[in-house]
Amino acid sequence: MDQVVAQSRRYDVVVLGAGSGNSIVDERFADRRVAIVDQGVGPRGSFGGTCLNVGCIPTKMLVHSADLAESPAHAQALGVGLELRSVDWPGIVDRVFGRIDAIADAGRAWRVSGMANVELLEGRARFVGPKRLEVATAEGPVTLEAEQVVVAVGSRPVVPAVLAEAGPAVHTSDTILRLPEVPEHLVVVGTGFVACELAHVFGSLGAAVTVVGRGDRVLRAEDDEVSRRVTEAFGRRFDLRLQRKLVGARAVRGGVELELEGPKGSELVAGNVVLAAVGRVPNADLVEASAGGLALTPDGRIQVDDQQRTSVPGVYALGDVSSPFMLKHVANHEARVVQHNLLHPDRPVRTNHRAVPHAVFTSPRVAAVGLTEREARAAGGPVAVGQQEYAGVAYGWAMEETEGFAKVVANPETGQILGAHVVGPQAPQLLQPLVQAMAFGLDAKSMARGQYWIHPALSEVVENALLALPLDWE
Ligand SMILES: Cc1cc2nc3c(=O)[nH]c(=O)nc-3n(C[C@H](O)[C@H](O)[C@H](O)COP(=O)(O)OP(=O)(O)OC[C@H]3O[C@@H](n4cnc5c(N)ncnc54)[C@H](O)[C@@H]3O)c2cc1C
Ligand SMILES: NC(=O)c1ccc[n+]([C@@H]2O[C@H](COP(=O)([O-])OP(=O)(O)OC[C@H]3O[C@@H](n4cnc5c(N)ncnc54)[C@H](O)[C@@H]3O)[C@@H](O)[C@H]2O)c1
Repeated sequence: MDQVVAQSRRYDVVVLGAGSGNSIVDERFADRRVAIVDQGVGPRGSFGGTCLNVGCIPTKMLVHSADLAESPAHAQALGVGLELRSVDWPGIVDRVFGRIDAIADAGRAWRVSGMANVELLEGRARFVGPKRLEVATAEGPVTLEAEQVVVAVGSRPVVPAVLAEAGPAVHTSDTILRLPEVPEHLVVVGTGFVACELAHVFGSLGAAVTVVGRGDRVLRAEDDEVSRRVTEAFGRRFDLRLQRKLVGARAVRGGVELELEGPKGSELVAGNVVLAAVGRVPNADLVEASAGGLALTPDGRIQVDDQQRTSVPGVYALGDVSSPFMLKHVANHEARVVQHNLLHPDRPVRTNHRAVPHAVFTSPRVAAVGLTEREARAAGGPVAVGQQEYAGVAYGWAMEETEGFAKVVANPETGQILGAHVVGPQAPQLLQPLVQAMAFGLDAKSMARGQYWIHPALSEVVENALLALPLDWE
């Protein structure tokens, strides 16, 4: 039998992970020998990371179809009779992945042959010492050494132990997006980002959806009022099983049966498909970061400073493997910081994690930045709150919108905006000016009174939430 001899190769820069890490290496690295290492994501082992292949992009393409499918329900109140005639799920999946797979494949092809100084190694990497790695490629193990290493290996979905042995109908976000058909009955375990977005997708496209949560509301990390409104809306759309503990699961004919324990005792719920949406863990363990000497945070992320440096000089980390945010816009920002600091070590830049917004693309939409009202009050300083319902502004009337609102949390003494929360149509777009105000230190009074607000646009919700703050408006 042939003996596999590990080859050792030296590089100037090794980037682990071709999600956000892939964007770092451009023509400015032409004078360095670079390796990019990636093990692929999703059912095809695709190139390009989570966001492109199994995250932000496919889910939002599906959300757009879901929004259209949901629109007849809203149109009725406006005197327009729409009818949902059909949902061509295979056609939707083809549209989504026809575009995405082509982009992933082209990205891989560029990395294979686009730059003479860059090599793509495909397989799982693990540290075997400081700045020393082994990659399990199809051709056998390859050992790498590098002056500089960027760890951008992301995170992976958690499957609760109780679901792990319950058969092939249990999915995560990595696999559910390419189901052959919309399940008749989908059970979603979890009430966070992924759960709320995919309950909306499959619910709008024809599945009966059960959402199982441990707490008494969905999206519990949001502002209390936001979480309450979305919970009420979900209660009208889905079979909501809250305050339930998942204690058992078994494969049954046609799907999975779950055993739940809740306030009224034990109950069974069966679905054709179960989505495990209970969070993601950083891949620091898979890459054996500790063997590389990298210090970890108590929750298992690679520890970085505000220049994205790890505890080992010359090793940087970014994105889900090190960030508490697990958001693509944060990973992108951190990748730009690492890129700059690799290119210009003499004048490093720092990461800016102030005013990091997020949006949950469910129905109703949610977007938020900064502190919740509860967090602001717990911080102990003076707190003022301004809130405006969509139903109270002209475009909200036009839409007959009854559940949406915007809330601004501010310091009443300085007018400084501490947090902002929007639920309802166009929430991410409505929030963005508030993110800008927080990022650039614009106070609530100047923001409200120092500019024109287009009348009668939906943005008047934000203007009025600011004006509702109990500030001295004279
Ligand atoms: C369903 C879903 C929807 C989302 N929607 C949004 C959204 O709307 N907006 C938003 O901001 N964020 C969203 N996110 C989060 C976003 O996708 C992530 O924050 C972002 O993709 C993280 O980027 P990254 O570069 O850190 O990791 P990734 O993009 O995951 O890249 C890591 C890469 O490393 C590779 N890898 C892992 N371990 C190894 C190893 N040991 N050796 C070699 N390679 C390895 C992986 O194959 C992968 O290609 C979503 C996530 C999910 C799951
Ligand atoms: N629009 C976006 O920006 C977007 C969309 C999807 C995902 N993401 C990112 O991906 C991350 C992961 O998303 P996620 O929804 O998987 O995680 P999450 O942290 O948002 O939600 C996890 C949910 O699972 C619940 N949970 C945890 N353990 C459980 C258990 N044993 N049984 C039942 N419920 C349990 C939690 O209470 C919570 O409701 C998010 O934190 C976010 O950063 C972002």
